[in-house]
Amino acid sequence: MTQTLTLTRPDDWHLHLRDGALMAAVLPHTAREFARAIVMPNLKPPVTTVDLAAAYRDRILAALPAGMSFEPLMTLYLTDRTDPAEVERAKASGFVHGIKLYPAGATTNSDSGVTSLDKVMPALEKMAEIGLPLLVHGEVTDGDIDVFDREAVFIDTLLAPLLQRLPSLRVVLEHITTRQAAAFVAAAPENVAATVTAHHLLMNRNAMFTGGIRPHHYCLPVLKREQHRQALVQAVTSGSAKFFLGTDSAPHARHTKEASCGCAGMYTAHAALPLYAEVFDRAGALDKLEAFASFNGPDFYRLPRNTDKVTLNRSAWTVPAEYPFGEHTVVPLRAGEEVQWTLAA
Ligand SMILES: NC(=O)N[C@@H](CC(=O)O)C(=O)O
Ligand SMILES: [Zn+2]
Ligand SMILES: [Zn+2]
Repeated sequence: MTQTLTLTRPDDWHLHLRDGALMAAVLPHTAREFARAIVMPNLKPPVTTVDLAAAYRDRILAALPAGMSFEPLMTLYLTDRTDPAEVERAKASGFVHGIKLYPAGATTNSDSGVTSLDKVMPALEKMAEIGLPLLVHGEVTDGDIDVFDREAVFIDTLLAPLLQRLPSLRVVLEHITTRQAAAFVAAAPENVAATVTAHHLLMNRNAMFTGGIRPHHYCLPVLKREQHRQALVQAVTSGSAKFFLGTDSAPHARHTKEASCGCAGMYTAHAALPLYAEVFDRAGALDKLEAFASFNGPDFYRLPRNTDKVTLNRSAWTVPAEYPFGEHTVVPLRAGEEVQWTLAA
């Protein structure tokens, strides 16, 4: 049995850092493991311009504890009004690495999201032309569509037609949760890739209802059936370069999740790489973890791979019940339970 695993330092290609004191509370967890992260723009108000992204980037760097290094890779939030000129400014900035499509109403802070793809065609055409990736929360929002089907329906009715219209558009389908998404990405040309979270690889939808309702296991896209979890594990351990690590670590204060209408999002940054190691270990594919965590993402984003290393030891530790989160606390995945791998200091 492998006891120690040394790999090239990974990056997180889908992360929610929030802002202000909340960001300061969670940022060290990410910076300890990852060299870089694609930082999601769904703040209130959203990060819709290069100027807002520059200011947010400065706040992240200012919140970084002394002695830690971390590079935030910024994104813009696509709206019905995004100007193609702003897309050009984003590409020219050198620090904006993608533009995020949230269908309006699909998830946390998506009220200003896109109401119809037709409205954003000028921006998407510009992105295809200059090679700036589109990052996609791939769920339809139609209340008539079953919540467990929203990703598969998005692919059939919106993503596939979009790629037919703009075949050169570089697309990352974020936090995929279904066998349909895994199959679509695997079969697509090389300009289409996907991030996969640790929690969608570790849990199926039963985890939301174990002995009662489990709000800390609620995220979007919602956890799916076991057959989908297995398809995701198969995809990330297949050796395909189209799948890469994106935690979607999405912290919410405890009281906003333990509520009559609880927020969507799981906090996993405290143990991200160890949680992924559990998945690859159980699949007998620890040798595939490094490409997924450290190579496929930078290759897709056309950024250099990291050169320093991290080490994981097979050594269990118990996750705290909660972590400080500004004036509140956040309940991490596995709170009070064990994680089987430890990141060496
Ligand atoms: N994943 C989630 O359940 N929530 C994310 C938003 C998102 O990634 O859809 C959040 O910002 O809280
Ligand atoms: Zn999302
Ligand atoms: Zn997210």
